Amino acid sequence: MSLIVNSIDIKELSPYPSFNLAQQQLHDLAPIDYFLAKELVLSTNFTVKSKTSGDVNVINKDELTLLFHLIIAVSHSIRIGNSCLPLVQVANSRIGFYADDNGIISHHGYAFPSLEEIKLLLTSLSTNPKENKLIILSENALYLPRYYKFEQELNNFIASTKNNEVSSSRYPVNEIQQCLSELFIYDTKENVDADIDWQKVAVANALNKRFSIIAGGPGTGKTYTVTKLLAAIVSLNMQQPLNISLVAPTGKAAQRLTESLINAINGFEGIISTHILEKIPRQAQTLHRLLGVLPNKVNFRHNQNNQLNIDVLVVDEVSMVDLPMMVRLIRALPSHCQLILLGDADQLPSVAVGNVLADLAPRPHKGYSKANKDYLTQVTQSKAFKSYKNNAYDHVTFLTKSRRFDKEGIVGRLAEFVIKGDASNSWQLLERSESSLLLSLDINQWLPKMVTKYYQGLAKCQDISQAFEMLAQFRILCATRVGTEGVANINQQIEQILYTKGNHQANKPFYHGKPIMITQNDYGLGLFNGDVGLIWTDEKGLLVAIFEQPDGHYLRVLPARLPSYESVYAMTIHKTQGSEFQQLVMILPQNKESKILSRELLYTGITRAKKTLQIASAKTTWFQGVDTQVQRYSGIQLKMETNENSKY
Ligand SMILES: Nc1ncnc2c1ncn2[C@@H]1O[C@H](COP(=O)(O)OP(=O)(O)OP(=O)(O)O)[C@@H](O)[C@H]1O
Repeated sequence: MSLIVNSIDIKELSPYPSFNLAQQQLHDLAPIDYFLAKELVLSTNFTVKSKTSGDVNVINKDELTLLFHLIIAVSHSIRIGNSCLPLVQVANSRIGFYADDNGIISHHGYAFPSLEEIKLLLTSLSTNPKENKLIILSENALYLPRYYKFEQELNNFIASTKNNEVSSSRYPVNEIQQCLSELFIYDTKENVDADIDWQKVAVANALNKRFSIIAGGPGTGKTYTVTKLLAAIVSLNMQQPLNISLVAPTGKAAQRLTESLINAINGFEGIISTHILEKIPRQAQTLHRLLGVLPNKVNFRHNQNNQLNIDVLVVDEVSMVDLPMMVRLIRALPSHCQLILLGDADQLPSVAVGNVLADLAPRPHKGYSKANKDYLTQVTQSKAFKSYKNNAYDHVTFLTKSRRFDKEGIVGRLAEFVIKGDASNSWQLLERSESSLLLSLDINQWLPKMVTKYYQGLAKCQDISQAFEMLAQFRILCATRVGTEGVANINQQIEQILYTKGNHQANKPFYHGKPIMITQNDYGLGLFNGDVGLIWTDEKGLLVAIFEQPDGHYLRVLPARLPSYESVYAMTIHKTQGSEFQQLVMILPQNKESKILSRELLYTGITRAKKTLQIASAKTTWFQGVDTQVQRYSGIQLKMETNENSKY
C-alpha cells in the first residue's frame, strides 16, 4: 500500500530535525550548508511516499535524505569557489566522516550511493534547467540556479561573440595586415629568428574579434601588447573616435595598469605616430567605478538596461574577477563593444565563485580553428599555428616570454618550477642559491633587522609620496591570516619591534607612518577592500589616512571615518594580487594541516617580487604547497567546446 503523506511530513522525515543533530553526524558541517538544505527541501512541494508508489512529485525518505546531503554538498562546493558540484565528486563517497589518530570515530558522515542512483533521483525530480527547481542538473554537475544562470549567461555571451567573427572580420584583412607590419618592425635581432611573435599574434587575434584574451605570466608584455593593439584599433578607426576604457579589479591593479600603460605609450613615441598615441587613454579605473556602484547593493548602475557608452574595454588582472562580477560586466556592455581580457591564468583564482580566466583560457592552448589559423597566417606571416577541431579557443593568445624575469634569474626559475609542480627542483633552488633565499623558521632571527631596514624609515619620510615609494619597496607575505605565521601575528610583532626601537606611537591604533589596508568596501568614501594607505600627519598636525588613487591623486580620510582596516606591514598572498614589490619575504605556515597552500598561492606570491625574494618555510610545507593544485569546478570549458555556435 502506498503511503502518501502531505508536505508537512517532510519536516519530520528530513534526516536531521536540528543543526545540532546534523553536526553530530557530519564533521565540519557549516550552518549555512545545513540551513540551505533545510530551506530548499522544506520549500518544495514534494510529498513523501513508500518505494512502491508511482505518483509524480513524491519522494521517499531515503531519497529525501540523499537530496538533503546533495544540497549540503553543492552548497559547500560553491562556498569553496566552485560554481557547481560534479556528481562524480560525491558518488560512492562519504562526506562528513571523522576518526581521530587512534581510529576512534566521532562522526559517521553520510555515504552517497552510486552515480546512477544519484542521477536517477535527480532526473525524477525534474532538475533539468528548463523546469528549474531548487537545484539544477546539467552535464552531470549539480548547480544552485543562481550560479547556473551566471554560467549560462557567460557561455551565451562567448557563443554570441563567435558568430561569423572570422568570416566577417571587424576590419578588412589587408588593412589589418598593413597595420601589423607598421606596428611590428623587427629592426633588432630579437624576433627575426623566432617562429612566431606571439605579441603580434595577440594583436592580430584580437583585431578581428569582439572578445579576446591575452594571457601570460608577469612581464610577458600584456600591457605592452595591448597598447599596440589599442594603437591598431585607433588607427583602423581614424574616421570615428572611439570610447576606450581600461579597468582592473582593484585600485592598486588599476594604478599599476595606468603606470605600465604610460610607460608603454612613452616608449612608443617616435615609433607610433603621435596622433594615434594621444587617442589611447592613459588612465585606468576600477571595475566597480566603471560599472557605477550603488550603495549597499550588489548590482551596478550600469547593467543590461543601462549599458555603458563604450566601444572598447580592456580588463586587466582578470584572474581576480569572479563569475558573478564577470557576468555583471558583460551585461553592461553594448553589443558592439570589443572586450579584451588580460591576465595570468596561473595565479590564484578569484576569492569568490569561479575561475573565469582559467576556464576561458585553459593551458596549454589547444589550438585554432582552420578559419582562424588561415587568418592569422595571412596577417602575421607566421605559420605553424596549432589546429583545433572548432573555434572554442580562437579568442585566446598566450604570451610566454617574460621580459621581467630573466630565464636564468632565481625568481623566474622558481616561479616556473612551482607552477609546473616540480617541488624538488624548486626546493633545491631555494636551498642551493648563493643569495640565501631560505630564511630561518625562527622569525626572531631576521624580522627585527628587516623592520629596521625597510619599515623604520616610513615615519621619517619627508613627504607622503616618498613614504608610499618606500612602502612599495618591501612587503612580507603570509599564506594565512591567523596562526603564528599569519598576518595578524606578524603585524603585531612588527609594531612591537617598531615600539621597542623608539617609535613610541607604534602601540596606538593610529600613528604617523602606519601603513593600513582597508578590509571592507565603503562606496561612500570610495574606499575598497584591499586599498592600501598610510596614516600621516597633515599640515595642521592632524593624523589623516591617505590613499593613492589610480590617477595619482591622494584621497584623504579622517581615521575616525575609516571602514574596517588592518596594519599592512605583512599581508596575505591573496591580497597582493595586482601588486608588486621590489623585495619580498614570504612566510609559510608550519601547521601541517593548513589547507590553504597550493602551487597557485606560491606562484602568486613569488611573482609579486620585482627583484629579490626570501622565503621562510619548512621543506614539508613547501612540498605540500607545490604538490597541491587549485581545482575549481565549472561547466564553462565543457560548454564552450560543445556550443553549437562554435562548430566550424
Ligand atoms: N616586445 C617587446 N620589446 C621590448 N620590450 C618589451 C616587449 N614586450 C614587453 N616589453 C617590456 O617588458 C616589460 C614588461 O611588459 P608589460 O608590463 O607589458 O608586461 P605585463 O605582462 O603586462 O606584466 P604584468 O603581468 O606584471 O602586468 C615592460 O618594461 C615592457 O616595456
